[in-house]
Amino acid sequence: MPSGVQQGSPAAERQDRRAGDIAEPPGPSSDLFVGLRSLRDTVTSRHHSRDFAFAHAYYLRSRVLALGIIFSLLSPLWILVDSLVLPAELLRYTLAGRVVLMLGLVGVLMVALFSRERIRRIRLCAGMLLALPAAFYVLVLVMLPSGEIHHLVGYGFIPFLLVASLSVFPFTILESLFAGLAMLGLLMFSQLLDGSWMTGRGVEAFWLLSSLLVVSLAANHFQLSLLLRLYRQATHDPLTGLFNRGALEVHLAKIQAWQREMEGGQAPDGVPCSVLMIDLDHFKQINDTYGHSVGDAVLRQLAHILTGQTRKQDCAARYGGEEFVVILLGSDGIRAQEVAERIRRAVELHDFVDHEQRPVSVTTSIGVTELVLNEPAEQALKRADEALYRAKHEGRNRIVYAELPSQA
Ligand SMILES: Nc1nc2c(ncn2[C@@H]2O[C@H](COP(=O)(O)OP(=O)(O)OP(=O)(O)O)[C@@H](O)[C@H]2O)c(=O)[nH]1
Repeated sequence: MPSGVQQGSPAAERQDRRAGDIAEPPGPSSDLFVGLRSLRDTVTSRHHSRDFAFAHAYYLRSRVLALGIIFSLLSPLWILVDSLVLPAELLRYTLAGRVVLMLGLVGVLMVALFSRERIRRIRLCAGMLLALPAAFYVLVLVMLPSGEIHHLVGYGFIPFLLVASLSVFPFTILESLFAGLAMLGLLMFSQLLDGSWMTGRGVEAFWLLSSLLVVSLAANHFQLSLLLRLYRQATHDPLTGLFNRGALEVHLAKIQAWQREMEGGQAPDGVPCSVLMIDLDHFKQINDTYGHSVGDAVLRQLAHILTGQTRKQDCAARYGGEEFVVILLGSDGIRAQEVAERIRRAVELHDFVDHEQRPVSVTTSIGVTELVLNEPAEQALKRADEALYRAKHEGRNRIVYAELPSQA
């Protein structure tokens, strides 16, 4: 049981119940709650995990590249339209702007192309993709001699095009709202210049753009919540709610890349990282004696103990049937053994019960090792697994530390 909670106390009971409920399919009555929670996740990115932020940036980047190419092609084509409809003496006002716009768009495309895992930079590229055409429009409006604005054909459509483009990106609602309000400001500015502000035509255009913005916000919400749901299904174990094996491997690769980055810089000796391989003892017997559903509840409660006993930067994953892995970032072998012992004791002391509330005795064996810099992650997992095997062999309900290759 997580530290600080008295066994048998109401708080402990609540916690156990919550553990039992983890990853239960939502009932029909909780639809509204699920909807509100998904709204919370799509309004801002504050509640997104770091791993989802990477997946999100990946999708955002693909949209930036696609829309960047479309805008870069449309922009020179528009020169043709301008040359057909604009008086020759006005062409120079738009031509220079178009060239700058095209160069800017190609620059954004290049930055996005070489920013595969840079979350902030990709967000900036997405923002620039919308800001550049808007800035071009402002520039043309400001530069054109007053009274000549009516010659611009199709330019008034730019804010509408940009607001519609918001729905292409998996932006959060706040991000899109911010961009949408900027486009409404742009429309207001153009209307003040062409004299349609507060006229029937102006109000109609304003209303249209606001409605389009609401539709784009709804599209953002559905796109992002679908992305979150698919990401969760692909990376999490449905029974325990923990990371699955595939997501663990991706996470380990990211930790190793980060460790390499830190080595010699902010952390000259490298950032330590440890691996715990955890397996329930005689779990088959629990299934056979109490039934599969009690076995499932034990697995869920073990997952709850693992998340309760580790920090936010650590990662707990279901590796296979009744085998779990915990990655302790920033913990060396000694610290990892302390955490492993805490988990072992927490499981031993936890009040697991069957359907009739009769106690079920559950213990774990844990293999502990450190992740050596530049070694393949599978090697560390294999070492932890061998230590776990030794723990089983030596009588179970214990932890065994696997020496590192250089220490052995
Ligand atoms: N209830 C439940 N059981 C599972 C699940 N996945 C695997 N198991 C069971 O876990 C048991 C694992 O049994 P064994 O590999 O023999 O291991 P054990 O009985 O724990 O024995 P030791 O590991 O040697 O202590 C099998 O009976 C599997 O059916 C699951 O999702 N739910």
